Amino acid sequence: MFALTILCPQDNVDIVSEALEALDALSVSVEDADAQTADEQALFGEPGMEPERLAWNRSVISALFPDQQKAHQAQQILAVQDFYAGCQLQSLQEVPDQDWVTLTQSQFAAVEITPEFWIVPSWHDIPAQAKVSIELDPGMAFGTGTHPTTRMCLRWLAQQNQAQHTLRNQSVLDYGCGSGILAIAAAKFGAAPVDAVDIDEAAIAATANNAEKNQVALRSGMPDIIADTYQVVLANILANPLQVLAPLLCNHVAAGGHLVLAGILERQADLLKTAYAPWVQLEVTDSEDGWILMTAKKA
Ligand SMILES: C[S@@+](CC[C@H](N)C(=O)[O-])C[C@H]1O[C@@H](n2cnc3c(N)ncnc32)[C@H](O)[C@@H]1O
Repeated sequence: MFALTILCPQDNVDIVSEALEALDALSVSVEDADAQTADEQALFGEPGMEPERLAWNRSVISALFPDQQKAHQAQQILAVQDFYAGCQLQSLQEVPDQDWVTLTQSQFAAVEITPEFWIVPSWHDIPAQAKVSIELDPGMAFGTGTHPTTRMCLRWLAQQNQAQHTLRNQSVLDYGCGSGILAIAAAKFGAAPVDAVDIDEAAIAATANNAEKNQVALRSGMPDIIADTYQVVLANILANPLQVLAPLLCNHVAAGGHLVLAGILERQADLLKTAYAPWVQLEVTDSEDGWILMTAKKA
């Protein structure tokens, strides 16, 4: 196969990508041209809202073609289009044949949360030192244990477990469950009952599937399945929805129970403290890569 790689300004990304597809590209992918540099931009919208911008300042578009001739033709046709203005050819080169399945699998290693607690893809052996592990493969729903926000929530659960198994028989709500990773971890640490809710059907299905694979009991569904109160409420979403959800989440924490929030950047700590102040006093209890974990115990 041959890969055609083009540096493209923000406004042209959609039309150039569509043109590449029309020119028989087998696949087209778009990445931030400034990734891993000081100019890297986060690109996500808060749930229910459009991102402020729908593309990075500069994107790298990579298109795969079955052979050199098709890739070369596509490049020549694109080069004379008016919408190609500002674009720049970066490379046109052969992609060596690979065992793509093995390559993809090798990119997802087992993730250590604590020395005794691991998230392990199905194609990996469980590390010898793991006393608790979750089997989880990358899929459509967020949460494989590789993101700092997920890891901090998992660490919090592991710490609770270490403190004399304080999760045993505690009710837990995972609000915004994604893959169900937090709910499954809580259940593995003995929590019960465990509810996992999301507004995304794919996440609800992934959670049920992952729970079955891990042989834990939990209930997954839309937020309307939520019970009255829980001893632990976890929500790893983003700062804006977490602000909006403050009354709902706090009202579902039992007296003496814990609220655990993630998806918050360091600079957003005060916003969240203020939003939750009528119910609980949030504190920053963990941080990783600019993300923070905020927790509170309800009086
Ligand atoms: C960052 S992922 C977290 C997944 C997982 N809990 C974890 O920690 O890795 C956030 C999840 O929250 C869900 N979500 C976003 N807004 C929500 C809302 N208002 N109510 C319920 N779920 C929501 C999204 O669909 C997504 O699956």
